Amino acid sequence: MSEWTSEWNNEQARVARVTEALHKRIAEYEPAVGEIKSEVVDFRTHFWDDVTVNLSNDDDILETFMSMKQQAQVLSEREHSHRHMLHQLKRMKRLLPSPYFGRIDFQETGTNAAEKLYIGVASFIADDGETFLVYDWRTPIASLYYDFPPGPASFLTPGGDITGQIDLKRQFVIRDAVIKTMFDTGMTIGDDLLQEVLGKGAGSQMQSIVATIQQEQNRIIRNDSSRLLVVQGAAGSGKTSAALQRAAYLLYKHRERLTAEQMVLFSPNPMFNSYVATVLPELGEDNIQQTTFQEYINRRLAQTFEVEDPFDQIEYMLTQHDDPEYDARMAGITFKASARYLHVMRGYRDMLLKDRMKFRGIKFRGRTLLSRESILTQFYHSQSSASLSYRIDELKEWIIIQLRQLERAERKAEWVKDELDYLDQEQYQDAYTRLHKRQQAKNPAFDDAQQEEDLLRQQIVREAFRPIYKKIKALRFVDTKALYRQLFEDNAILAELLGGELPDFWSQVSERTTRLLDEGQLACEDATPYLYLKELIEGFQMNGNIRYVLMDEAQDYSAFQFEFVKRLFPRARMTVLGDFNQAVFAQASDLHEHSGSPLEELYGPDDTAWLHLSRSYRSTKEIVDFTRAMLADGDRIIPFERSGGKPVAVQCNDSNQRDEQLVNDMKALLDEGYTSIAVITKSAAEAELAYERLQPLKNELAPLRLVTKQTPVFEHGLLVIPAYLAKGVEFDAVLIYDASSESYSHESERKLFYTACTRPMHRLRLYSPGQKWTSFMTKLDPQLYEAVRIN
Ligand SMILES: Nc1ncnc2c1ncn2[C@@H]1O[C@H](COP(=O)(O)OP(=O)(O)OP(=O)(O)O)[C@@H](O)[C@H]1O
Repeated sequence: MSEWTSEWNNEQARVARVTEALHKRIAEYEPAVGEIKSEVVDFRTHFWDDVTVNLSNDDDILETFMSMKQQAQVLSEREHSHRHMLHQLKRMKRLLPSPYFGRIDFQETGTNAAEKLYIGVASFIADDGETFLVYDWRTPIASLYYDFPPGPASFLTPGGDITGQIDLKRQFVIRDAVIKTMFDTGMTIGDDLLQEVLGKGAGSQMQSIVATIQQEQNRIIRNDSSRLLVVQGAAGSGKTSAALQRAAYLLYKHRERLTAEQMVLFSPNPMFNSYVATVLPELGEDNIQQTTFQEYINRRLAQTFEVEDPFDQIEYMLTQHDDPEYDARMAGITFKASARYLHVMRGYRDMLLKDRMKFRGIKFRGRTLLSRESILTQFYHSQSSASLSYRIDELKEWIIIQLRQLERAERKAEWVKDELDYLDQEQYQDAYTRLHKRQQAKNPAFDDAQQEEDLLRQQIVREAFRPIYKKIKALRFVDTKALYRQLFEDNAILAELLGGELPDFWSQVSERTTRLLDEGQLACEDATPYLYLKELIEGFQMNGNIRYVLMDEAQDYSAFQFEFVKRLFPRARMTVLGDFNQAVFAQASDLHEHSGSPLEELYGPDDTAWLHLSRSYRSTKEIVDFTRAMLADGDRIIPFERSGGKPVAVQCNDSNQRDEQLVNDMKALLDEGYTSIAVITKSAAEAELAYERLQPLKNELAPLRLVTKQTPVFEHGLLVIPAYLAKGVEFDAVLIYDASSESYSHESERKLFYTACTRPMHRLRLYSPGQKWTSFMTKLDPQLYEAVRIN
């Protein structure tokens, strides 16, 4: 028997021992968990049996209270141990099919033997209570596995650095307690396993990368020192994967005080949420909260405005180049997303402290109770140096006092008398009884008709004023819309705040903005600035419960949005991950480190860490070579050495031929065993058209689905999807529906085209329906793709 075979047998025997130990422990736990559960149920049912309820005197009340408290404590302890055991049980069951994926033999400096450490998705300790049969991948010692090849190594513990030597590094693939693959590696993480993982098909759900986390990814996952962590990483470099592993790591590291509900992930769209939803449960953690920025905007503003979403905005950008307002709108979007505009907004707030506030008068039954002028005079009456929101709050109190007086005076009004007369019998009787009861309790001799009428009047006016108080409390007397409008109406304000020149196309930008506001609409680029202004004035809404915020696809957030998220979660640490080369929305932010970056301004340079991911894992080397050549800084991207065919550029005579060819290619890809195939279009309009054209052709193929901004769940299969919705997700094969210069002719669309071409894992095919190829391709070295002409 060769040495390797004997090693393999030894390892297999260990897997069998650990599996048996797991089975044994599970067999012990299962009845115990069941027992505690029935104890808890029993305890709840008989909770009161052991509580002596006696409320006769103070001592008895105290005793009753103590006995209840004791019972509650016992119940809570049992519930806690039930939860804990259940959790353990689940972990052991998860370990069963594959108890670990790695081994390192580590000899700590100063000791004379190496310890064998086996790494898996959870820890498992032997019956002696101290020997780790498996170490959780998140334990400090397990970081050795990800960070070092064999040789000198160290890891950080709360007590300081521990140094030593890794003698052996071994990787396994274990399925159903049988070792399928096993190899020793001289590298950090052997590429063989990565080859195997990446060679498989794209699923409809993202997978955890726990067994093959790369060193540069591990730095992101375990960074817990900075308030803001910014990750700029190439397409397919594992940003989303690292973000989710990081969430699992933090949940483990801070398990005593951090729960999944205290973490939130901002995703680009709801479909993406479903795509990543299984990773944390696969790692044995509860899912963290997931949301989109738009969801928040809608919750706050949809009652006041018809708010445009980013998808409609991008549709405009991609399809309306002929609109005479196009250039002005694009200039407006860029300005409104800039740090410059953020500073304008803050300056505007300071300006409003002295001048130019806008209020709404308070009306009642068509009459003005408090005019906007009187509110304005009151507001500027005090020269307080307090914040704007504090002064608004003071003003609110003042308004309420005024209203109370006006309310009192209103009781004598003629309409109140009319209301009294129109009270129907039942209402009258009801009011009468209630008032009578109340009054008699205070004054047993109460029966005076005048007093009765006064009280009824009081009641009627109070009811009529109730909605006004409600609006005042909601600060509806502040005219935020007029304030936002004023910035675009009065050029002197912006000129003063910018200290000079107005932005490009300003007259068109301001005309468009005011027009839409007057029509009750809010353009996407105005939504966050508008909300920011509202909060600068009224005070910020905050969620202090959230401790970690993760923002994926972060290149598409504006300076405003980052600032906003920071304010919204004042106690949170932020992780921001993105790729500037995939910035498809106009408000994009650069995530590279540079001084003066709005991201650096968020928490300051000392509290901001910048990390880079340069190796790209998703696509074959041929696809990465093709895509990175489209970028100015493409040579910074390092493809993972996995081979496949070159991208194929298919030139057709016309659209009909293109559609036929595309359907034939889909069939061929399905025959090759690929199951996740996406036809990527430039816009939603084009996706709809493609879907209509392809649908009748594809007959015996699997169903073809059209993905729209409303699609809630990501499913694999055959899809037609606009490029900006394919952001963040991946497919086995991608077919670019129209890669001609007719479709992609503007430099501003380069990043969108790049994003679309970086979605496949294995195959990329591009089509032209009889036109010239887009210049994004013609400028590339023709060796990077295979050109095919259909006749
Ligand atoms: N260390 C790793 N081990 C195994 N697979 C990995 C690893 N890192 C990344 N991958 C795989 O590479 C693919 C891309 O990863 P992911 O989607 O996280 O990248 P991304 O940087 O967010 O991409 P993009 O910006 O293009 O959306 C996924 O299939 C992921 O499973």
